[in-house]
Formats: sequence, C-alpha cells, structure tokens
Amino acid sequence: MEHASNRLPPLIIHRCWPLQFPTPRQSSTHSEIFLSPPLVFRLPSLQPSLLDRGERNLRWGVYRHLRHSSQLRTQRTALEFQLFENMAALLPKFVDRQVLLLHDSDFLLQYLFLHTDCRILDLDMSRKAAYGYDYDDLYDDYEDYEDYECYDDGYGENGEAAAVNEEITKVKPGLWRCSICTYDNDDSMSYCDICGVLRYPPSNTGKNMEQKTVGGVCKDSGVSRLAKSLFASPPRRTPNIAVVPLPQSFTDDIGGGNNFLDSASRSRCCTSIAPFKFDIPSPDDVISNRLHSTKITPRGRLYDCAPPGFAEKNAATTTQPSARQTNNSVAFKGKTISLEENNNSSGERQKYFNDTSTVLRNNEAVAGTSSSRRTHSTPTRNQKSKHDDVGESSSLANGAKSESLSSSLDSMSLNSKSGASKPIAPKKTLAQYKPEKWMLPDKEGNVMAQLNLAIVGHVDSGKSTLSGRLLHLLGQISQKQMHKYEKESKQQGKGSFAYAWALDESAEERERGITMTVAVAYFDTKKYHVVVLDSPGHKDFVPNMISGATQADAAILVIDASVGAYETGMDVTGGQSREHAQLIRSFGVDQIIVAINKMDAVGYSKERFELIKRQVGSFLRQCGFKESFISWVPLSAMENQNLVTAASDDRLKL
Ligand SMILES: Nc1nc2c(ncn2[C@@H]2O[C@H](COP(=O)(O)OP(=O)(O)OP(=O)(O)O)[C@@H](O)[C@H]2O)c(=O)[nH]1
Repeated sequence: MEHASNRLPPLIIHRCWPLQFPTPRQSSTHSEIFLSPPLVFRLPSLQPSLLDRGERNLRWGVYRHLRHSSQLRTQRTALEFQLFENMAALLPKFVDRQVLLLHDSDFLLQYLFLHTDCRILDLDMSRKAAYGYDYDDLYDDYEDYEDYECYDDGYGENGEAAAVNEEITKVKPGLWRCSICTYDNDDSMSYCDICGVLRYPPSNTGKNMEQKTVGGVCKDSGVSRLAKSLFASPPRRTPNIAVVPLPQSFTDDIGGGNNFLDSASRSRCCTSIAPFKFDIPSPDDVISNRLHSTKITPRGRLYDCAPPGFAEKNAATTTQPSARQTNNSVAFKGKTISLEENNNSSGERQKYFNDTSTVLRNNEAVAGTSSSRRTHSTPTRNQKSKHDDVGESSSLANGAKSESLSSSLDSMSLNSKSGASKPIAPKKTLAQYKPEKWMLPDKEGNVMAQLNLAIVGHVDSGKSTLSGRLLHLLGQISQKQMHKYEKESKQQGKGSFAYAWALDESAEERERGITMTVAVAYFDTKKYHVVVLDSPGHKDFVPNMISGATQADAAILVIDASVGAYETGMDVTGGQSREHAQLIRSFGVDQIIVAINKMDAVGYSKERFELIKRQVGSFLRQCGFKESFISWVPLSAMENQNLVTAASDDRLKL
C-alpha cells in the first residue's frame, strides 16, 4: 500500500464547523487542513477539467454512482490540493473496500490515521476515544463544534460505526434510496415518492442525453432573463490547475473511467444549467396531485449537515412526507431574466448568453412531463385571467406578443425620477399558459439529470414570494390553491405573504413570516430535473440554509433593493446577503443569478440597480465568483416584473 506520507509531509486534519474555518498553517514539519466533515468532499481527479480550485469538481451524479459516498468537504485552501492528490492515490483503495458507502468522513480520517503519518486532530471527543487519537488542547477553541451533535454519523463510543452505517446504507432489493431524503422508493419509481427528486442513476437509462437537442430555445419568445438563465449553460471552463490523474483502477471502479466521468460531468458537474422546463398547465386537480412541497425532513440528508438539534427543532415545523398528499405547493427557486435580455444584443448580458448559448441553441425544450408518477393532461384554456398574469401568460405562450407588451410601455424608463411604480395588487388567478415548444418536455428522452437550485438571500428579501410567484406563473400552483393561500394569509393579516405561503408551510413559519427550514420543490426541463431549495434567510437558520446550499449546483441570490434593507443585507456584521453569497461559493456553487428584488419599492430606479450591481458584484468577485457566471436581474416579485416574462414596466428594461 502506498502511503500518502511518502509524498506529503505530515498532515494535521482539523474537523470543524464550516463557518469556523481558521487560516491553515503550514510549517516545514507539517501541514494543516480544515475539513468540514458533514459536507461535501470534492473527490479529486474525477475530471481534470473540473479541478480548477474555484470550481466544483464533484457533483451528485458521482456521489450517487459511488452509492452515496462519503460526505466530506474541504475548504478551499492552499493545502486542499495536497489532500486531493493524496486522495487520488487513496481513493481506489476506498472504493475497493467500499468505504464510500459510509456516510461521513470518519472513514477517511481513520484511513489516514492508520495508513499515513497524518496527525489527525479529531474534534469529536467520542471518536477520539474510539480511535485513540491524540488530542491537542491547543484547539479547544473549537468546542462549538461539539454542539453540533447531528454531525454524528453513527460512530458510537463502542466503535460500532461500521455496523451501524452498513445497516443504514443497505438498501433492500427492489428499492432505491433517494439521495436527498434517503427514502427507500419502490424500484418502479423514477422519482422519490417523498421529495420528488429524480432517481439517479435511472433504472432505465434511455437514450443518450447527448443526442437530445435543445435548439432554438427562447430565441423568439417572450421568455424572461430568469427563464433563460435556467436554460443556459455557463461558459466552458478551462482548467488552470494541473491534476494528478486517477489510477486506472479507480476510474474503472467508479464506472467505466472516462465514459462515466464524461457522463457524470455532462449531467451533473460542470457546464450547464439545465434548459428550463415548464410543466404543461393542467387542471387544478391534476396540479394538486402532481405538485408538492416538502421540507427536508430529519431523516433527510440535508439534516445530516445541520447542527444538532435542528432536525429535532424543525421536526415540529417540518412538513412530513405525508404532507405531500395534502399540500399542493411547490418550492421553486428561480432565476429572473428579463425579456429584454432576449432581445438585447449588447453588453454583458448578451455576452453571457452568447457564451452560454450552447444549451439555448440546442434546446427545444420541453417540459414537465417527465415524472412517471405524474398525471399529465391537456392544458386548460378556459381559465384565462383578466389580470396581468394573462398578458404574461400570453406572451409566454407566444413570444411575439411579448414585444408588443413591452412596446406598449415604451414611454416608461428605468429612472428613479419617474416615480414609484403603480401598485399592482397580487394576482388572484392562476395564469394558464400555452407552453411554447421549448417549454415542452422532451418526449424522446426519458432520462434527466438533476439540477439542484438554491434560493438564498437576506431575511425578508422576498425569496419565498419570488418562488411562490414563479410557481404560480408557471402553472405549478393551481388557481384554487393560490386563492386558498390568499384567503388564509389575509385572515391572519399577512396578505402580502400569500405567495410565500406556497413555500412556508408550517404554522410557525407563517405566523412568524419567515422561512425556517429548506423547502424543496421541483420542476422539469427538457434534460434536467430541477430541484428547488428554498433557503431560510434569517441568520438563526444559517445551518438550515447551509443544508440546502451544500446540495446546490446553482443559486439565486435574492437582494432586497429597498432602502435600508439592501444595506442591512450587505452589512459586514451579519448581513445575510454577504454570508449566503460566501457560503454558496464556498460550497462550490459558481453559477449565480442575482435577483435584485423589490424594485417597485425604489421606483424601479436604474441608479439603485446599478449601485447594487456594482457593490454586490464587487463582493461576489471577492467571494470567487466569475463575472461571466453572474447574471443580474432587476425585478419585483410582488408586482410580477421580470419573472417568467419580460418586465411590462419599461423602467426595468436594461
Ligand atoms: N414591495 C415588495 N415587497 C415584496 C416583494 N417581494 C416580497 N415582498 C415582501 O417582502 C416580505 C418578505 O417576503 P418573503 O418572501 O417572506 O421573504 P423571504 O426572503 O422568503 O423571507 P425569509 O425566508 O424569512 O428570509 C413580504 O411581506 C413580501 O410581501 C417585492 O417584489 N416588492
């Protein structure tokens, strides 16, 4: 066995809560690295092109292939790649031993302890007892970590971990385990019966996704920037860090070497945000049956990452799996893109979409009918609203109309001096859309990769409202259900939260008017099963937010443009806009849409938008986001500006 110590200096591994990463130290005698064990470990060398330090180099596809491999995540530090290189040599042995079946990083730590000269500083006392690790009192200041008991992965003081984990990870024949909520589904299910997450790997691989084309997406339609961002793939990335290639045995082990890696990377890792797929509108009852919102439950993987007590704490306010049958709401975290973006041929946005046009060009998307357990029906066409939604739905259904909608407001401009926008009452009816061709599901293919999309941002920035509104516009929330939310929220004197109620399901969340747990919803695009992770914005629930963020492939950062609220969110001493952006990036998310919400509250001021864009952009670049991976969208979730369709208010046209 080749010991990593042959190639690397002794390594001290610190385990710590992700928010407490200190600066690693390196001396001539040893190196240090800080690991956040419950989070995602970026396996090295799985695909060289993904090994840019700033990139997310491993996605869930790989995890799933490795049968729910260890969850371990390293902070990006100068030393990270030392561990990566080390792991490149170690991983084949891991796979051989099937230790990747285990759920936590302890096996890695144990392995390194046993087979290398690494000095392992494990901050979990019980494990220290079990493994006999040395403990250095110098690091007592990490005692906070011990508060997070939910990080316990089953390793008891009696060293029964392996047996426990083996039992946990064992899936009975005829079942498959959801990677998100860990529910054991019947083999016939393509989606998790509890949380709706796409089965991966699929039971029926179907046609090669590469054979699908998505040409012409959004070209002519009135689709907004938000929708387009969801369709778009980011620019191709160029690796800038040399990588030690994996031994052949490892690539063989994980499923066919390059073929697998290519496949995994295509579907999961690197390049594309899925083509956006709108479910075909359907009658209320069908919608009710099709859609559901669920919180990630204590049994779910997300809670594995939360501090101890959170699972229990949130159990009371968490929608249990059964709630799926009674609640039609679906959490959607969306990106907003303006129609204008569609027609804009200049500037960054155009560049972005030029860069990201691969998917768009190829997409003839198709939406929403991929779920085998869903019932599809012909869209109803008799429920058109007289409200704005109708116009938007019309423009969504027929791209040509979007221009006329826009041109009808040509006299307006994005200027604060033009005054506050005319208040528009929340829409009361469900728009029924006639889906465009690109919205329709890919009937030819039956396999979709999964894209996890997190919605993050400061408390009260409008994340849930934006999500609920989008779901409504997309026909994912029925008219009947929306009326119910409106009625109930008004009865509680919280009428403005009607859309948020689609996501904030628990009594406590509704009472307090804040999201407390991550809401999960989904929708399908032609090639992707998009899982929406609606994160709480209150700082008290950062661990919950993290639990969602660690799953994310892409994110929408919602910024409240209101005077005072924006500044608070960006405050260095607790602004959650800042913290969420940092966290999202540190968890490997590099594609982000900044949704500058509540533009109505600042009179759709272009100056305000530009100010926020400049300041937040600067901060995001500091966080490590690349300019080309950031998309900016001014919008008003409440007034339905720049969501699914282009803004009807010219002041929002950039
Ligand atoms: N004026 C205006 N108010 C909005 C807009 N979007 C949301 N709001 C209001 O902002 C308040 C908070 O909205 P939420 O959707 O609950 O915000 P959130 O970010 O989900 O809140 P947390 O999940 O608790 O962080 C509600 O009263 C909404 O009505 C908008 O576009 N314009």
